[in-house]
Amino acid sequence: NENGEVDAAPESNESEYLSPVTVGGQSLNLDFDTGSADFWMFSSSMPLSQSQGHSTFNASKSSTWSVYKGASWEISYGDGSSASGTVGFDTVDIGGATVTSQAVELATGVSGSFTSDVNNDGLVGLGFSSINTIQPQQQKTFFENIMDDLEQPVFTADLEDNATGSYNFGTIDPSEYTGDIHFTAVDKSNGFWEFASDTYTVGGNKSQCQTCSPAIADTGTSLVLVDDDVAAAYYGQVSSAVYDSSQGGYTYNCTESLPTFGIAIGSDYTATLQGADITFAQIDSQTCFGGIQGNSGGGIQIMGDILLKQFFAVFDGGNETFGVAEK
Ligand SMILES: O=C(Cc1ccccc1)Nn1cnc2ccccc21
Repeated sequence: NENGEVDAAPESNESEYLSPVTVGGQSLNLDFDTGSADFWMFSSSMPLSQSQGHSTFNASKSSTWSVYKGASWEISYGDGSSASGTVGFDTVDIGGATVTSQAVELATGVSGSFTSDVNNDGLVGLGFSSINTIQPQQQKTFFENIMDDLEQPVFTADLEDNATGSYNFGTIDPSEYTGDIHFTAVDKSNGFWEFASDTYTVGGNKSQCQTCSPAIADTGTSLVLVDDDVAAAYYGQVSSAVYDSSQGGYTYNCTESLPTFGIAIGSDYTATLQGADITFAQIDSQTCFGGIQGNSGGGIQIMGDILLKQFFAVFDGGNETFGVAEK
């Protein structure tokens, strides 16, 4: 089988987790992203002003590279960032799991937030290829390409708080979690690992959300973005909390102890965050920015790293389910 395991190292402010990937013999640090389906890298064919500080992939130095003639890609993410470029095929090795002809997208242009995030050399999209942006023909993700060669058609994410975690392809390592894995059915029709999430708890009190948008498990998003009424209900229980439009979200006094927050993972499990694990950043001597924020009516709830790093997450491409376990 083709199983593979790689580290997931948290960036300085835990805004993302980076893993070593070898493409055509060249190694780069990429952000594994279950919220998108494009595999792209900074490349030697970018203006230096944009690739400064990054490792770049140089196709002319790969003996296994082949160009996808006439193909292109262009992606924009929910936070407004974007990237675009050209396409080819090469051998991709992630912790020993190898795909010999993976569609690999070379950036010829990226938006400022990618340029300034110097530790991040690109993304490995682990969503579903129905949202891959390659034209004229969408291409499969690394996981879709390797799934049938794995011992089990799964990958797992063990993201850690201020420590290196791991991604595993092909096995569910029992040493990485405790108790049961609570699975729920995934609806892949929007290209995401999407599931129903109709209830939440604040300080242990259960409520039904009014809009109850479906949720996605998104390792590429730092925060937990919930329906706006849910965010308002949570921060309504935090006495110093205000919505600060200049910061783009709810802030509060860092000394305040926060209530727990639970969110339904399907219909029979609630993933609960402790108050101490909810702050995302300190923005000045007294003020903190919450890791739970509203989705501005976006119509999906995004379970990002703030939540995922407190659990062991299983993405099952065989059963099309998503599961979490305590650890
Ligand atoms: O796009 C999103 C979701 C999002 C974030 C912030 C506001 C609204 C929606 N995350 N994401 C998933 N992969 C990403 C890659 C780069 C940037 C953001 C990325």
